[in-house]
Amino acid sequence: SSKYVLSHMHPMWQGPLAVPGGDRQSPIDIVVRKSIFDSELKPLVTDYDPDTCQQIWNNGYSFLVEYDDTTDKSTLRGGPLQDKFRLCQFHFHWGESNSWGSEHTVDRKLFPAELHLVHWNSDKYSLFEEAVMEENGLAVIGVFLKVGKRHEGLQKLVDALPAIRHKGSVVEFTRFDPACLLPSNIDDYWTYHGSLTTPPLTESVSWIVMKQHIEVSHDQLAVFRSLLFTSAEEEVQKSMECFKGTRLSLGSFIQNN
Ligand SMILES: CC(C)NC[C@H](O)COc1ccc(S(N)(=O)=O)cc1
Ligand SMILES: [Zn+2]
Repeated sequence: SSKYVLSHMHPMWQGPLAVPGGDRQSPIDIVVRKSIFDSELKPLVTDYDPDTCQQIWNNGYSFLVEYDDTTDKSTLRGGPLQDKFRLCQFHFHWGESNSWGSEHTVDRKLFPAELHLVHWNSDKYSLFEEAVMEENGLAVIGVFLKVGKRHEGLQKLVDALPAIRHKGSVVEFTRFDPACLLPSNIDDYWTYHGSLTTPPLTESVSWIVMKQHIEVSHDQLAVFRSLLFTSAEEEVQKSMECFKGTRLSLGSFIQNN
């Protein structure tokens, strides 16, 4: 099993952790020829309980599937990790076309989308919000998506998206096993110390990026893109804007006759 570590050996500086301009910001370009095999890395062990799946919501930037992380029922350990990490949510990043969307790149290659499974260190901390500020607080598994055959496991999720079309909407979502979204060989990965890719951008993430991608169909990805990142009331405002314009011109038409 070929496990690679990225050698970003910057001199460790004692600066504050959450400096967005810091020296371990994610995402990065994974330069394959610069990755180093590390035989010390252990097999990655995921142990997810589908019963901890709770809800799916549109946060205005992506959609998140959230898990009950009040117990150690859905966990990640092994690989580069010394502790046990609890799954709290997974989400995707995608683009408006198949030519872009992923956050990480591999030798500058972009993928149409990227899945992030977010875990926090439950051996050391008691809440995600606490772990997010700590050096070894989080572990995120990244999986690249490519357009190809339909992903049967993803379809249950795709079918739930129309119900959360607008920013801020949330619906109950249960019994979803995120392991179905992982590639067949999860021991083929690159790992490096980085940060959250969106605010608060804290440098608290052990990244584990899968070398193997998963395939989803064009239609499934099109449903991702059908999500709106404006709220329902913003939608009404926008439609009123163009209507308001019409009323003004209509008024002037009446005056001129
Ligand atoms: C600090 C807490 C309260 N809020 C943080 C907020 O949820 C953002 O969490 C996250 C979680 C994961 C990621 S990524 N794309 O790097 O996997 C980015 C932001
Ligand atoms: Zn993400």
